[in-house]
Amino acid sequence: MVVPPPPNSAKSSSAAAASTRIPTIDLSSITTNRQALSKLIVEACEKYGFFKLINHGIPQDSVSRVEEEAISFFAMPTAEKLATSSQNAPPINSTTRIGYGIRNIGCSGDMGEIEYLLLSARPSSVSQLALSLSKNPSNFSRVLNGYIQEIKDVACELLDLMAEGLGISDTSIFSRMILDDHNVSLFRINRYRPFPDDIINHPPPNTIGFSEHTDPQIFTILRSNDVGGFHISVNDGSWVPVSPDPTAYFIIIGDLFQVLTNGRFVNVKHRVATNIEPKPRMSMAYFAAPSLNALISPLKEMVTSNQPCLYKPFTWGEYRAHIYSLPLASSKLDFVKIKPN
Ligand SMILES: O=C(O)CCC(=O)C(=O)O
Ligand SMILES: [Fe+2]
Repeated sequence: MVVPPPPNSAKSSSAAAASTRIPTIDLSSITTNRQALSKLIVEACEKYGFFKLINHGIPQDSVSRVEEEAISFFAMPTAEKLATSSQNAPPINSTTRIGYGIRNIGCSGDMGEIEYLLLSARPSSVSQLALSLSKNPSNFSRVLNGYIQEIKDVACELLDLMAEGLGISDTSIFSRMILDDHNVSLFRINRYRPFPDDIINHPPPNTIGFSEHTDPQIFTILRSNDVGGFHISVNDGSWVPVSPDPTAYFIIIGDLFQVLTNGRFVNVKHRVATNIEPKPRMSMAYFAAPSLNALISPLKEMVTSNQPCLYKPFTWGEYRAHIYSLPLASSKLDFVKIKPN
């Protein structure tokens, strides 16, 4: 069954009402109603750049095993965690490295009440890093690589459905990007630290875990434990809290998808506030990305006389190098927008 979003009621300030506006896609109807499902997914990506995915087929056991590895990693003393991120870890740019990080969430001084483990989604890279991260590296890499493969399979299924729903003749055009041997997809585990006991009852309002941003990749598949704090920005500019659901995934459209679809899919702004619960929020995000030399431009089917081409062509490598020098909240796509004469 597919649960369509209720009509977009005028600006509602009620968190509960706002939360119900988030479209829910039930992947179990893929065999019985593929076409209708693909249309609903496209509608959600056009309207919100975001949807909740249920009945995705990823076993809860796989998720729990990753969570256990993450919990034991984060339980280590900070000095030990910092020591795992040697200067030899592969840099993504001048300030972000694969491995453990704390508070620093950008290259322009963005800070948050967060610690994280950033991994390349490549199995050989996970296995290599496991040697410094875990006392049982073979178990760590088996658990992480197994889970990342399951997420990647769902990602490919969704990308094909999106291409179908958009009416693109080459329906594997998006999934091939992330299946490319040189794709630079990432997997990140975020832990938002709870407040110390003495201030837990009076936390500073809207303390930021992860400040507002769009994800630069194609899309992100996010899952969290049962602790809230995640918000998305909707078209009218208001922030909508997303109720946590550890059994579901949340799909976040990124900058590249907005370009590939010539603006039909929207790159949704999101953020995490950590001002509510004593338990830490823990989330896991798979960032689906192509290879660095992939040429990104609006697909020809997406460019029409009514919707002229909005973006110049660029490679993912060029875009990634550019945006990592910008503050997290900046409008990164301005860099590639075609300016009207
Ligand atoms: O931790 C979350 O819930 C969201 C994190 C996020 O937006 C990110 O890692 O890009
Ligand atoms: Fe994000």
